[in-house]
Amino acid sequence: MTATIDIPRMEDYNVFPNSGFLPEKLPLERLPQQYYKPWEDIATNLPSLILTKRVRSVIDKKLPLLETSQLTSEEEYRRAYQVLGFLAHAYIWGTEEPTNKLPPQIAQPWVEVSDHLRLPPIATYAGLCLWNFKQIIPTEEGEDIWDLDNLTTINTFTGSIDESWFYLVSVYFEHKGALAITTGLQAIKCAYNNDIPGLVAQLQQLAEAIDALGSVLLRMEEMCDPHVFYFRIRPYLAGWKNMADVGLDKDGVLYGNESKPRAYSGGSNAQSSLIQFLDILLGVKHYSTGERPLPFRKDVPKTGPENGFMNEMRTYMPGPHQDFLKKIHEITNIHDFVLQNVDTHPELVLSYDGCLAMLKSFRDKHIQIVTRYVVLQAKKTNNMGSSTTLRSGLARKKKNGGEEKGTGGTSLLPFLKQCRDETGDPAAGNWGKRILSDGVMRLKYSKPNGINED
Ligand code: HEM
Ligand SMILES: N[C@@H](CC(=O)c1ccccc1NC=O)C(=O)O
Repeated sequence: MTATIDIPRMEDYNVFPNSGFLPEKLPLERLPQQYYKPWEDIATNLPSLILTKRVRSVIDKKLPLLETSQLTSEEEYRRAYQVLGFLAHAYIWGTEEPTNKLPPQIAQPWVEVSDHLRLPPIATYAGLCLWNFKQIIPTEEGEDIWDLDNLTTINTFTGSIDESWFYLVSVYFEHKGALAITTGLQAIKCAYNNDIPGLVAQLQQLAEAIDALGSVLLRMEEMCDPHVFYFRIRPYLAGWKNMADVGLDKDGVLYGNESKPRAYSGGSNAQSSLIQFLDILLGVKHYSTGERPLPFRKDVPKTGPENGFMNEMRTYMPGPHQDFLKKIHEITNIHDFVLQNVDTHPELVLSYDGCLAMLKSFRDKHIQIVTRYVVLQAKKTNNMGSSTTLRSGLARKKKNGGEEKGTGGTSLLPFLKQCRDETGDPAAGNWGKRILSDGVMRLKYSKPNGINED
């Protein structure tokens, strides 16, 4: 196959060779205008205001309604979005009883900055992780700003090291992911140029880059304690969709003077563009939970309804990153190219399948983390009587024995396990060209146990 292809310039989509989906420069730590001091002051003091259970009353009584017209750059819009996200989630979840109404001082400017950034007005992965880090000691001109040991977070709800670490692991992950993006783009180019040795080399490098992401994930345990995470941090990350179990109105939250409530999912790493980039690049498809088609089973349909949650989470990514994923979806050719060469180039099959194996192993490690940080902690709530621990939001005992949910609102383990299993499905090692009974050469799928089907 030789076809011309315009590999997108990643910078046009706010994606960078050194930092991937993180911004190219350090995010703004504070809005410079004196006018926005009331937002910044509350954000800075958020942990103390939450601890003393005054956050809601201070916002109600002291926070003026500010215009967004004084914001002058993308960096300032991002900072405003992020600050208001911290304020809003502290306001809703920051006391024992959640409230169903956001005051206009938060709601109005938040909706405006969110519209500008093409993000929903909720604390997303972008506000909590991508734009929420700063240097501990400022580097001199010319020094590397990406020394990860020199980074910390700008804002947290709790002021804890565990919470900072929780977000920073994702910052490290996105930074490491930059190599996977540049390599993935090169791989697409090689496939268009019919350059098989080049493609094999890129896929081998990509498999290593994905493997490195799995190691980053496991660093969560170094500084983020599962109990602190589940009982102290996670309650603030929840959104207001499907949260009736934990005390919110089933229709969500009223934003200021609007007449209809809004329901959004909370912050989740499912909103990271990096893993979705890898899925799209390699041709991994996700289906609704419980509806995964199995290519080797005659009795099961070969396609199924796409996973609505994964698609919806794309709308929780910054606008230019959504556009980038859409573009990659349009141009990616790797899976088809590998299948076309399946019988003649075993090294190609091996390198492509290696990438899938690494991505699957990443999802396996993730399930281990989720088991330790959510599933096992949730079991403890049943044994806890009333205690002084703040138990609002997702750390509450569920009404009517409701099931444990992800901050994105998914039924977490079935969803995550299916995502993991689907990652192996496009593996090329299962495919080969066969002559069928009608004499036509077709691609056939053979499950390792010998069940064949075209
Ligand atoms: C204590 C740490 C973590 C917990 C408890 C956790 C939990 C979850 C849960 C429950 C979901 C399902 C979606 C939802 O309802 O929110 C999810 C999705 C996801 N998480 Fe995590 N997560 C953690 C850390 C991470 C980290 C550090 C990464 C990446 C470095 C990550 C990557 C993902 C991805 C990519 C998804 C989307 C599903 C998929 O593509 O397989 N998670 N996570
Ligand atoms: N979905 C996770 C939360 C999560 O993964 C997350 C939420 C906000 C910001 C970053 C996240 N992941 C980071 O490591 C949960 O259900 O606890």
